[in-house]
Amino acid sequence: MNRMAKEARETQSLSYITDRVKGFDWGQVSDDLDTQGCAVIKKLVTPEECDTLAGLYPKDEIFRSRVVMERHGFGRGEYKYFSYPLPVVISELRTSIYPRLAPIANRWNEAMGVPVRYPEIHVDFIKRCHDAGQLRPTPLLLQYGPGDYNCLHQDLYGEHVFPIQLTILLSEPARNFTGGEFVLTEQRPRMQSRVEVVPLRQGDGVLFAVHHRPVQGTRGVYRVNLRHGVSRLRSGHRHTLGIIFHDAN
Ligand SMILES: O=C(O)CCC(=O)C(=O)O
Ligand SMILES: [Fe+2]
Repeated sequence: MNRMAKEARETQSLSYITDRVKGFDWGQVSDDLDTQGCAVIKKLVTPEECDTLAGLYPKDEIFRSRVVMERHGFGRGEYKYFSYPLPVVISELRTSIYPRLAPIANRWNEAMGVPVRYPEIHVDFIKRCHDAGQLRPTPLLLQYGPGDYNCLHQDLYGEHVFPIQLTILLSEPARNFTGGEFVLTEQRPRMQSRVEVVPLRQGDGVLFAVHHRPVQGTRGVYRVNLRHGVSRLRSGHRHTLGIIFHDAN
């Protein structure tokens, strides 16, 4: 493909992603995040885009680092953090979804009595991260094989944290892998933890709270502490794309 045809195609996929993002029911997403701490967006990414994204995994030149989870006690399996510039589909998802989430994040902080507020657009939030020395991109591609899993964790990479993140399943359950469920836990103050297993198909995205969210109790609002992870793969291979909205120091 010549350069102009390639640019035309990239611009096309760019506006295509933004248009697709516009078409989702963001009111429902907001309600689900408020009531459950997570929300599924069905078919956020097409099967072709999923295959292309998963196929990037061996291309070391587009990543800044590789993490073998077992070496750090994070689980089993591996992931790679993308370098800037991010692949267009990923940067487009990151910048077009952020403005939908910023009002929710601001509402949550207000309810929890946290003074931080988030700007309307992603470039302004990224500037805040970069000014504070959080310069490294956080979108990542994860790869799991049989027996692999991801321990419960929180993706915090510095002082500045955007409180909602996105994970997209790039493989098809039952066809490409079995087991490997996406799980969330919610630790409530002085109560036992609640667990949520999120059923996803290829191309579905799950939005969820990074570390805290407010819950309306009978005696006011309380703050719950969330973690996410992946249960053990019973067979096959599973790829996911993680989109975190803050950068890392
Ligand atoms: O593979 C998964 O489903 C979880 C990925 C993850 O931890 C993330 O996107 O931050
Ligand atoms: Fe994570």
